[in-house]
Amino acid sequence: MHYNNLHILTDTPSLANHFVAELRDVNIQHDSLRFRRNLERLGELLAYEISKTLPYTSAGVTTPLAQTQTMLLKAQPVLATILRAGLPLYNGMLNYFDKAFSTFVGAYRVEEENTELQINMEYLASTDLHDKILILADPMLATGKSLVKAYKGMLRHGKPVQVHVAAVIASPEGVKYLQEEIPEANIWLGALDEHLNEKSYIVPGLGDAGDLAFGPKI
Ligand SMILES: O=P(O)(O)OC[C@H]1O[C@H](OP(=O)(O)OP(=O)(O)O)[C@H](O)[C@@H]1O
Ligand SMILES: O=c1cc[nH]c(=O)[nH]1
Repeated sequence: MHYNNLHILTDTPSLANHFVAELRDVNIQHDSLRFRRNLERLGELLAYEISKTLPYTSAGVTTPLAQTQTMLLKAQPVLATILRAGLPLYNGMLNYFDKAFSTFVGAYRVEEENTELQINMEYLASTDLHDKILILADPMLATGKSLVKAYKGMLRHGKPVQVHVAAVIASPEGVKYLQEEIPEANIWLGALDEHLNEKSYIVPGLGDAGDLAFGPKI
């Protein structure tokens, strides 16, 4: 399948493959500190990859020895994430885009037998998004419904000039839905997996990212 505007870290050999493999591995993923840190490390790598495509301007720097020129971001992006599982990935992005303002969305999937998956969105706190470069980070892009609902809610706070979606693991179904609903989005992934199962979990995936990072929800 061919997608536009899609970048996948694990398509080339790099340390990103180690971090994604540790997130997936049943013998490692239950170490929740390591799980969160691997999400954070992938947030850092994805932020760095996105940073290569942003607009820069030339600026002077004074060292103790001389003046020199460098390239600095023209404008800070806004970082947005979806609670809970988005937090460690967002943190990694904020480590790199350390002057960015943030937007938070509280949303969760309601999984009930024999009914279509619903997304409950109960919280949205946003900075001004008008004309901003928006980076929306969520580790799992499964059906894509959480991301699309969160993005549409955010539009009440202004229309971004550029949109990037960053996820650690995505399904082809989620990428397709995202591209239909937010065709302007540039999509940055750790890995693109095979399919969704009957409970809308990504296969092979890693299981439930929120539970692995923060404990089972009751
Ligand atoms: O693409 P979708 O089908 O919408 O699924 C993806 C969503 O599922 C996970 O959150 P979840 O609803 O499990 O909530 P949690 O982070 O609070 O555990 C994940 O962090 C995404 O937000
Ligand atoms: O596979 C999936 C799908 C949604 N949320 C997760 O945490 N994992």
